Amino acid sequence: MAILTTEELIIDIPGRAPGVPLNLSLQPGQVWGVLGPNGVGKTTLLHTLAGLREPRSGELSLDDKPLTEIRRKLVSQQMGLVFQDRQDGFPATVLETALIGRHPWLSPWQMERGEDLAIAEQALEALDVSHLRDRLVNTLSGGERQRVAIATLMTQAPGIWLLDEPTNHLDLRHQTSVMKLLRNQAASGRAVFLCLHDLNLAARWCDQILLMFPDGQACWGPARDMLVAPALEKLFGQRLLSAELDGFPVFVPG
Ligand SMILES: Nc1ncnc2c1ncn2[C@@H]1O[C@H](COP(=O)(O)OP(=O)(O)OP(=O)(O)O)[C@@H](O)[C@H]1O
Repeated sequence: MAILTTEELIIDIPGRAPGVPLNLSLQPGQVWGVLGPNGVGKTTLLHTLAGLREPRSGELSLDDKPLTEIRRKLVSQQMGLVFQDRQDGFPATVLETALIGRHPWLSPWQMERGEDLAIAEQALEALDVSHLRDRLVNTLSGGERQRVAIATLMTQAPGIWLLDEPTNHLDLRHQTSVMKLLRNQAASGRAVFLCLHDLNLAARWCDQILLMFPDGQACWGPARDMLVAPALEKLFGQRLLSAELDGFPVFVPG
């Protein structure tokens, strides 16, 4: 599986001072959680990693090759992104939407094959939306749409999964099953990098954490070192109470 690295990366947020350059390496098997207050640049970072936005400076590489020198089709075989906001511009069913994930693997105008259909059906099953397969996506609830978006990424089957707040709109059971699925994907050799606002989901399911501060400071490392109340209180400007449950830290507002 491919490794995505950033070298001295500064994301481009208009009017913002450069802050700390990011030197990250997304390794197979890792689940990264990106935490920071609203507007700090988490989505901008995700889009920059995906090659959808120019960085202000620094380099991005996939397996040591500059991202900009790799054909987009090859990039999309190796890296996929679940957006925070989706516009379902044209009417498509849940199954048709998931099958869009196979496009990087097909030649232009090639129809999806039986194996593509099987991959999509398996992903719909894994995200608990197979009963909705013939429904138009624009008729789904927020949580159902979120699960279809993750199923589409699963159908794409890249080595690097980028997800912008993938547990948004999900009820507790589906939050847990999505986080478990992401962990399982990492266990099978993928790298997962997600933004989220829930400290307790991050503490339970992420092994690497990137903290992004409003003044441009950033720090990253193993979750057990990053997820400590003083750092998180500074990050969010919110007093926290913490305890350990089942071997993981939990945080509640103080
Ligand atoms: N096209 C743009 N022009 C000007 N400012 C922008 C543009 N796009 C984003 N920004 C600003 O860049 C900053 C970072 O936005 P971004 O969406 O990356 O934050 P975020 O950390 O993902 O926030 P949230 O937690 O609210 O999703 C914000 O202040 C936003 O207003």
